[in-house]
Amino acid sequence: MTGTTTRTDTIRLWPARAYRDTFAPDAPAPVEGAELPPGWHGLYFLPDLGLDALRPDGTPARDGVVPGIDLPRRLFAGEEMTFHRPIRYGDTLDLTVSLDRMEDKHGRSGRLVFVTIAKTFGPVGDPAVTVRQHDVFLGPADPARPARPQPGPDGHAWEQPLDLGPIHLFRYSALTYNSHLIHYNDPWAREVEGQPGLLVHGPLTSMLLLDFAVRRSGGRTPAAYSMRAVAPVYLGAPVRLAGRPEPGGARLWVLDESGGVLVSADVRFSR
Ligand SMILES: C/C(=C\C(=O)SCCNC(=O)CCNC(=O)[C@H](O)C(C)(C)COP(=O)(O)OP(=O)(O)OC[C@H]1O[C@@H](n2cnc3c(N)ncnc32)[C@H](O)[C@@H]1OP(=O)(O)O)C(=O)O
Repeated sequence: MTGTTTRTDTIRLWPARAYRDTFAPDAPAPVEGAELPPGWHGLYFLPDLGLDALRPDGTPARDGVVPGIDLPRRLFAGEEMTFHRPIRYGDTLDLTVSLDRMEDKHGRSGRLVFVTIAKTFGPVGDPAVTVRQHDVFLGPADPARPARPQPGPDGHAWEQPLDLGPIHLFRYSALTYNSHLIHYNDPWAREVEGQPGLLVHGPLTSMLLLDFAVRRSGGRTPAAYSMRAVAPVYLGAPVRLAGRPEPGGARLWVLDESGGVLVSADVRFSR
């Protein structure tokens, strides 16, 4: 069954504190009333599904929004965020979630069903943040046809290695109550999903890229952000965050060892 779900949560200090301790030690320490850093809303409104509502891969089978899709694999494909006003620690907000669209495509990996999920954080008429999240459902894995990185950008000004280990992935799965096996069960990732190793969570890469852009641009405030997961970021692979300023914003990438694009993103600043 699909429809709209609404939940309420309070922006408590602990999830942001735990995320900062693990991934963003340079971010300001969370204090009541201060602004939640842009993009960190994903640490709240955690799913509350029982085991009987999960697919064999640990992703939701029934969340009241996305219909059951008869394809065995699911990946995060990207997202677009619009920041309307700050969220502050201590705020109590609603999250409204609905299915925006579904699209059947065909790619190198075979049949792809893209779903776009619309999320509104805050009152629907006066939201703080709106998000369009894209997930993709795929058929059985064909390890002979892996997703390909895109050609690298023609230059970047900022660069930083992205060194993530299994503890980072464990902590992000725990912080977001994400039970998807591709992030922590190596035999599942290899033998069932045909991947060469564990996958870094797309929403984590997205948060890290947005934090990177804000930091490198001297603390500017994002108005809009979009990212696309082009090819997986694998645990232990030598990858780097990269970016360059553009008028009013910045372009961002996660690059592999050869400079190919695994993730691309754009941010537009309001101030
Ligand atoms: C959280 C969470 C799960 C995760 O975090 S999973 C880890 C993060 N996500 C990924 O690693 C996904 C990385 N991307 C891929 O592996 C590939 O892009 C994908 C989705 C397998 C598609 O690759 P293909 O090679 O099969 O696709 P093509 O390049 O041939 O393109 C076919 C058409 O699809 C469109 N398309 C491809 N990728 C995307 C994308 N990321 N977003 C939107 N659209 C995409 C492409 O434009 C083509 O469309 P046309 O209209 O031109 O046909 C958790 O579970 O909770």
